[in-house]
Amino acid sequence: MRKPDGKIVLLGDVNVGKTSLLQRYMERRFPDAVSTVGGAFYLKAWRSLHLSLWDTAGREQFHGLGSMYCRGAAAVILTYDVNHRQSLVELEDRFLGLTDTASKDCLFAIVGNKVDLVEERVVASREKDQPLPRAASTRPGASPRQPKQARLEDAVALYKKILKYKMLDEKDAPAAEQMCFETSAKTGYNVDFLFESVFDMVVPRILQQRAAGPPQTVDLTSSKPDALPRSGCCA
Ligand SMILES: Nc1nc2c(ncn2[C@@H]2O[C@H](COP(=O)(O)OP(=O)(O)OP(=O)(O)O)[C@@H](O)[C@H]2O)c(=O)[nH]1
Ligand SMILES: [Mg+2]
Repeated sequence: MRKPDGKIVLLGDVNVGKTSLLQRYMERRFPDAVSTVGGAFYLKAWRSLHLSLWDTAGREQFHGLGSMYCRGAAAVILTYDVNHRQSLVELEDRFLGLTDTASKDCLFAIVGNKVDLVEERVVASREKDQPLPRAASTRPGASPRQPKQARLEDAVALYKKILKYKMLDEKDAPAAEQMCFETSAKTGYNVDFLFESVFDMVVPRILQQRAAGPPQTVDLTSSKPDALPRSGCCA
């Protein structure tokens, strides 16, 4: 198996839909996902590269593994549930610190999932993968819709905080509006757009890093002998 050229990691609280988003994108289906244990990954060929897409567990007991999965990540997709405000708060309180091990020019995307459950959705008119069913809330057995608890503006504010936390200048990073998404793994709404926007932003960065070569290291063997400190006893 070819070694992946870059890693993209999904992080977020339990039940927000990380596994469902990956399954929707990679397998084009929405099975009833089981809560993730540890982590798992998919491989995705994009342009000339192979990217690994890591699913992580939101459950508290696996929290410690998060920073290990993030090590060297080229992008992190921070996921919350638009119907649970606390899941957005948790991204800042509990998950952001796990990304300290990511690559130094790691990209951050923030994703509010489960918009299909929101009453009177107000979503920026982005590409739609599938239209929402019109009267889902009235169908027998359908989940009742509810007012949105976490708005896109809240995600944008978090994105700006992340740039500060990472000590990045807003003008050197992609704009918040480009990096904050709302999705539904259930209907497929915006799911391709989310992943493929992230891939398109990450690939040039990986290629740039490659072109710059490996990190500079000091080669002690090439130092001139007279530059080395002299020792009285062996001169
Ligand atoms: N209505 C709706 N339900 C969703 C959506 N995405 C996921 N779900 C449901 O939410 C539940 C949790 O989804 P998962 O994908 O397992 O969530 P997770 O973030 O991977 O959870 P952990 O693995 O425990 O961290 C499942 O019952 C899914 O079917 C969505 O977009 N809309
Ligand atoms: Mg999961």
